[in-house]
Amino acid sequence: MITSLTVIYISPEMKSGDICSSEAVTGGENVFSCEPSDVSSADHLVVMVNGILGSSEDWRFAAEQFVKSHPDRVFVHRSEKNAASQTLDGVDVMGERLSQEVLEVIKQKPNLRKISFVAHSVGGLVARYAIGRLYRPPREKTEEMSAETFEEEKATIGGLVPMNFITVATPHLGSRGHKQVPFLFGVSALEKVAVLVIRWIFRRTGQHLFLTDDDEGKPPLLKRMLEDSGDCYFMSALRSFHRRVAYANVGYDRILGTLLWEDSVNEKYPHVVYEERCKACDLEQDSTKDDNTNDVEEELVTGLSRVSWEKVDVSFHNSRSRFAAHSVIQVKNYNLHTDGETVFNSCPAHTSLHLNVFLKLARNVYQEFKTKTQKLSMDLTLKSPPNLHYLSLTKTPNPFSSRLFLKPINSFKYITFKHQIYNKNSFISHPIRAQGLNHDKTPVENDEVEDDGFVLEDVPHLTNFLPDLPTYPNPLEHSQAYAIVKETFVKPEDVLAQQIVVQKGSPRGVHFRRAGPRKKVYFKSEEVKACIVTCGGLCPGINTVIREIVCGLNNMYGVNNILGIEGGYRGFYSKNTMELTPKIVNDIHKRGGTILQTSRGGHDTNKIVDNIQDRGINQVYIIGGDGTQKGAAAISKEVEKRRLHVAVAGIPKTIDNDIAVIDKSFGFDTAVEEAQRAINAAHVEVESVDNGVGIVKLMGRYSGFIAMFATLASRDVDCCLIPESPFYLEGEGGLYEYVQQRLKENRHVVIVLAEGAGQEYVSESANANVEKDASGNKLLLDIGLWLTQKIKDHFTTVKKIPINMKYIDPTYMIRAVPSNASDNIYCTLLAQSAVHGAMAGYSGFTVGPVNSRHAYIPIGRVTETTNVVKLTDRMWARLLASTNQPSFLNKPK
Ligand SMILES: Nc1ncnc2c1ncn2[C@@H]1O[C@H](COP(=O)(O)OP(=O)(O)OP(=O)(O)O)[C@@H](O)[C@H]1O
Ligand SMILES: O=P(O)(O)OC[C@H]1O[C@](O)(CO)[C@@H](O)[C@@H]1O
Ligand SMILES: [Mg+2]
Repeated sequence: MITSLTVIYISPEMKSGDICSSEAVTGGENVFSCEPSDVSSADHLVVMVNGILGSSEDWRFAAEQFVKSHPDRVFVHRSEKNAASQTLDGVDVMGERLSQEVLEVIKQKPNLRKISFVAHSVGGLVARYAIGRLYRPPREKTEEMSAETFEEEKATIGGLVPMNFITVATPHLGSRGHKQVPFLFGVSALEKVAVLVIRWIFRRTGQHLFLTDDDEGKPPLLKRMLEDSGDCYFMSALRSFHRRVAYANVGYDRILGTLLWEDSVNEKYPHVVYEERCKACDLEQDSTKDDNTNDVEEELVTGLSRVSWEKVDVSFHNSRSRFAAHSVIQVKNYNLHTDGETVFNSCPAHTSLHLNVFLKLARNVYQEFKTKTQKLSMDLTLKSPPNLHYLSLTKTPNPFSSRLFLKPINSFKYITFKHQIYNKNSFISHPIRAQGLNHDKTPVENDEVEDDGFVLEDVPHLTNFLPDLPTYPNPLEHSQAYAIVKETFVKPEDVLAQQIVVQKGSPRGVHFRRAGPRKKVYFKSEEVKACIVTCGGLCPGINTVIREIVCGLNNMYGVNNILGIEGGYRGFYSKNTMELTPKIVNDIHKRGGTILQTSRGGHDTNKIVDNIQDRGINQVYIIGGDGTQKGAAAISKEVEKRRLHVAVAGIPKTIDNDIAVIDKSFGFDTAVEEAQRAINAAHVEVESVDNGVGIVKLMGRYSGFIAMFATLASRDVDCCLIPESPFYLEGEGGLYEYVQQRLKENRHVVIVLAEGAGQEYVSESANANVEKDASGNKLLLDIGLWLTQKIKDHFTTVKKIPINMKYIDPTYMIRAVPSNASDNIYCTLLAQSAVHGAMAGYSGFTVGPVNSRHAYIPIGRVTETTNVVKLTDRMWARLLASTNQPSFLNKPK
């Protein structure tokens, strides 16, 4: 409801550059620069949301600082719809109010183009709910849209471009059983009682935080907010932001305790370091947790990890204000930061810390996508004595999962929190660099390390949940094969950079563990019972991978007990297994397909893991595409939940080359090579007749890599059409015009078509329902037949030019061939790397080449996005330059 009108009043006494506030239409408060031109030029709306029992006043100081630092760009709205006791009405109710409030602001400010949120505490959950309501998916592509317009079609939040979503001390994992109840100060006994009276204390919000809500039998809201549901696009909305940043206190947060994912140093989350232990919080046993706490948290962590986050840990551990950390992190109290000297006169560093915290916040708000990799540490170096506080910055796409791989704090005797800050000139710590490489307890000399933006995206290890697992010397120590190798074992600190094209001074960026044999293994060879399963569509080389896993396990590690699971995932529980020995697999690499057979659908995590347990399997090798890898992640999670001594290794397989992070998938080269035969046949056919038009359809559901590379390799192709680059037929720059021109010039034309291209045209003309396969993948309509008919009709009926059409669909033939020589080598490396990884105790990883070297990659990383041809990259430009085909960017109106 509109309560008053926005008044932008600039009084004559005000100096240019001053900060103004006004009551907004919504009752909230707007903060903006009083520079006349700025009022209209500010196109970035920053919505600030307070936490439980708070009000818009809490953000006043920070709001003014934001506007001061970027007067011409930002318009801050401090939400006032959920203040004081209203914050107990429930996350959903508050979220609805906030979404309405934001829409009102947007309506009143037509200049706004971008939107960011900065939310404190429970306000972060409210903001997550609100964006779910405000999310507008990109429009469906229509024929009228030019390729350019379509490119620009992006999801919005209330019509604005989502920029930064920043939460400060937000209990994303809820508050259940973690001594986080305000006013109870982490005292277990009080908490126990509090749980019983939670409805009374925090009303609906308390139920949401403690996950005790049960609206009409629905799962708790925090769980529901991990998915899009109905018209609430919770996850899509979160994903749509360019950046998500989570600020957290590493200790002394009496409201949040230590349950923020990145900073818990307790029995449950022993992996995360760089926290001062909060004595009152961590040291006593927690008896308030119920048995389900782990499961629910796992679900929340997993769900939230599906989008990338950056995190900033803030510590006030030596500060007198530490007991107010939950508010201090928000820079809530104006006095603390302006005349803080009077409050903390013994400790002048506080002021600078507070300022740095929110300046960092401010930077996050303004930082735009393109510059987001800039060095994070620079703006946080404090000039004050280094023993008071620190900020630890981790720029990781997945802070939730980072806790899975970091070692328990007691493994890092050499690198303690204090050691780190006392030996540095800045307050910046390097959690991932410092700890991640210490997997085998080797100290990392990092005293001299600058914060250079290094991030290790590590893979989980069995010792994360089985800390006492014994190790054994790697049998490769005595292997004849490795006898003269200079370094038999991969050094624990060896990592591979994801980006190798960098600029001087750019952050070092994301790294993955280098694959290869480790000095110690976590399985006795004679106790290994391995199994191999193949899922999804076929691809050249699957048999080679099977062969090399079997031979690798046997020859390198002396493993004799290997089972083949037949018929994909469902084979675990519905089929017999087959024994796999080097002898049985000896020749299989010469055959296409998979000797184990494959299937789609039928993934049932529990049944599969039950079966793994029943059969006593302790190494699972899973070969398959993106769907299969998601299944592998679910299996490895379940294995962890049951604390089984079972390593789960994924080997990525896809003919489409659509798996993210890795250089390319196995079988791809073979497919491109095999496609040459079809293209060549088409070319021979069409150049032997008059006005020959050859169309070759290749695979590629969403990614046109095979078509692109086959075209580049062939040189006989005049035009390549892929799903990523929408094309059009009629008019200037269209396909008909180009075909006619090529016929005129050359008397023949060859078109290569990826099966996923132009699907919208076919479905429109066929008016067909979308069908799905057993795995839920959309079944494609035949664009090849459709295009053949369209071109035929156009030239014979409209243009009256007789043409000779030759349509070739070699799709399954290409997929079914055995792998070529280079793919065979590639498959061998993949298989051996997977074997080394599993023997070394890694689990829940995918193996694959990153910049030509094999790496262990967290499964989530390869499934969170799909590898597609980026039209803005050089390769597509090279293709256009090679074929000279139209770019289809300027579709006529
Ligand atoms: N999200 C998921 N969670 C668990 N299992 C999944 C998931 N998606 C797919 N699967 C399972 O993985 C297997 C293979 O999936 P899918 O048919 O999508 O092929 P794929 O592995 O993606 O390979 P490709 O697309 O290259 O043919 C199926 O058994 C399917 O049930
Ligand atoms: O084997 P199916 O179920 O016909 O699936 C074919 C699909 O599988 C793939 O080969 C791999 O996903 C796609 O290129 C193709 O669309
Ligand atoms: Mg797939």
